Amino acid sequence: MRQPLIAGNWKMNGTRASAESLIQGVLKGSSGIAKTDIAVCVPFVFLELGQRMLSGSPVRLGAQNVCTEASGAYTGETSAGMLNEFGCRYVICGHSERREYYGETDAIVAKKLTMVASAGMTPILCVGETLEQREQGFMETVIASQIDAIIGANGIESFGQIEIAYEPVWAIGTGKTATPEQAQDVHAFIRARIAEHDAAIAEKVRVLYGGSMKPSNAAELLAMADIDGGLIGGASLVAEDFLAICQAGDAAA
Ligand SMILES: O=C[C@H](O)COP(=O)(O)O
Repeated sequence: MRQPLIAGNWKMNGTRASAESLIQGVLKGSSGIAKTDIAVCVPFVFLELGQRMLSGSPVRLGAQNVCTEASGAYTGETSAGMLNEFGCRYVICGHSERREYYGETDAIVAKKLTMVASAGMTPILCVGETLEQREQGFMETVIASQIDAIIGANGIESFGQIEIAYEPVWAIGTGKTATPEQAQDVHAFIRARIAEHDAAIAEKVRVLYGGSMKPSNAAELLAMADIDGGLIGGASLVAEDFLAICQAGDAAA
């Protein structure tokens, strides 16, 4: 049994004041969560706040992106070493919004995973298909190629140090959620793909679901055998909703 992980991805939302009150709210409710790992992946500018407020608590801090390089003349970028220094435990890599709006390829994502892992943090590798790809019957091809690219570049052992998030692009921020069965099928497919290389790693790796997960659908998604948690966008911006999803994680654990 894999311990669930519920990670909030705040994306580019919030003000200093709202970030502070959201962290406070999550902290307050987190004492009631016993069997689920909890993380909040905040915008870079709120990392210092997160580090200070979350220190000594069970809620872990995460970032949403990282540079492919360790240091140097890369204007506007943030290195894995910097994120580590600010207390990050997790870094989201290859989110579909980064792939779509900032041209992140599998090769770039593979480099980011390496940087994060070598700095001692845990990458959350996002994979997922668009609606068009699903409707044309390419869902498995797309997911397999995203997973295979990382195995090819970083080796199967790298999956021993990462979390995976399956995020169907058509379900992100749309209110349209994959059914528990649709999500379970893809999660099982991802695990099987990894198992072709290493059964022990496949058994251990956590595969989170992301895409309009909310209090009303979290329990049924998290009840599925291969769904080990969630990467939560919109619902992570409201402490009560995020905590309700964490409670569903506890119930499923
Ligand atoms: O990283 C989180 C996902 O993109 C899901 O976002 P959402 O929960 O707003 O659909």
